[in-house]
Amino acid sequence: MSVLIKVGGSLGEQAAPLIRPLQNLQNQSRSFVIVHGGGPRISAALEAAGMKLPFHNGLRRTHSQAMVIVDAVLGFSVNSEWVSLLRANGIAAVPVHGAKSGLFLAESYEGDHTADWVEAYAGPLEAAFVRHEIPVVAPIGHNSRGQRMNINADAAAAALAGSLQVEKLVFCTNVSGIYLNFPYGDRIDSITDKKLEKLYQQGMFEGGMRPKVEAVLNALRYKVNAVYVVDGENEAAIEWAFANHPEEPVSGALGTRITRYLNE
Ligand SMILES: Nc1ncnc2c1ncn2[C@@H]1O[C@H](COP(=O)(O)OP(=O)(O)O)[C@@H](O)[C@H]1O
Ligand SMILES: CC(=O)N[C@@H](CCC(=O)OP(=O)(O)O)C(=O)O
Repeated sequence: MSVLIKVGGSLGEQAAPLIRPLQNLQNQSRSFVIVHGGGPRISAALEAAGMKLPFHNGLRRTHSQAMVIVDAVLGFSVNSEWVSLLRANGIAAVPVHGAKSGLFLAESYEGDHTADWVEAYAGPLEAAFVRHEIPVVAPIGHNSRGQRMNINADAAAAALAGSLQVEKLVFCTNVSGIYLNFPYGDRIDSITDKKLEKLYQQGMFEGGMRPKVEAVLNALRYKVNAVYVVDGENEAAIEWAFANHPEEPVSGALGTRITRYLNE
């Protein structure tokens, strides 16, 4: 498997810049999988239903009534929209509901429907790969009791990237990479997992960037070769992430590249 692309809910309707790079991957016969988020859409749907859930360490603590809404938004609305958009642009996308397909086993440490821990089993995607289809995965899991679980989409993407042993994992978000002292500092162009972990331990990352950095570090632990964080509204940055070789110098970086520290 070549690339796993995680598209953030922060991108909203601004998905057009992704299309050409994805078509190019398909034309180059490079296999890929998409995992989508949808955080802002979930927030809007919960608010419309009169619910406001707290986030702890970047994860939305989800009770059972809210889980029904999360499932409808992520597993149906947002997923169908991505599949339709990709198909309309000649990409052979197929919808994959993570829980219905048995892709993610997830558990909560607090007994709610929030995945604090997730493991991915990519086996159910095999049939799509044989048909040269592009799975578009909604990050819904199930726990050991068969209940649906709300998985942070970055965590789901990292676990699936590990299970698929992809060459690279590309996070497309609404910021052009991982920044030091955000929003005032500079973007990190290239960093090893060892250094990134140190910054994480120092409390450098907040909000949505906290689960994203955890996901980056997990993917590298699972032996994914390289992880990229780029602006999903910047076509050139997406192309850079798809084309860059992790052993090449990173001059001209258009986002953040994270690789494994190999000399420990
Ligand atoms: N150090 C940082 N570098 C970059 N972005 C950061 C950082 N710390 C916090 N952020 C915030 O994280 C956001 C991206 O995370 P998130 O909103 O969860 O995106 P997505 O929906 O794409 O997963 C950025 O828009 C930015 O506001
Ligand atoms: C547990 C948890 O926090 N789940 C996320 C799932 C969606 C998501 O992660 O979407 P983004 O990629 O847009 O952030 C949520 O409820 O918002």
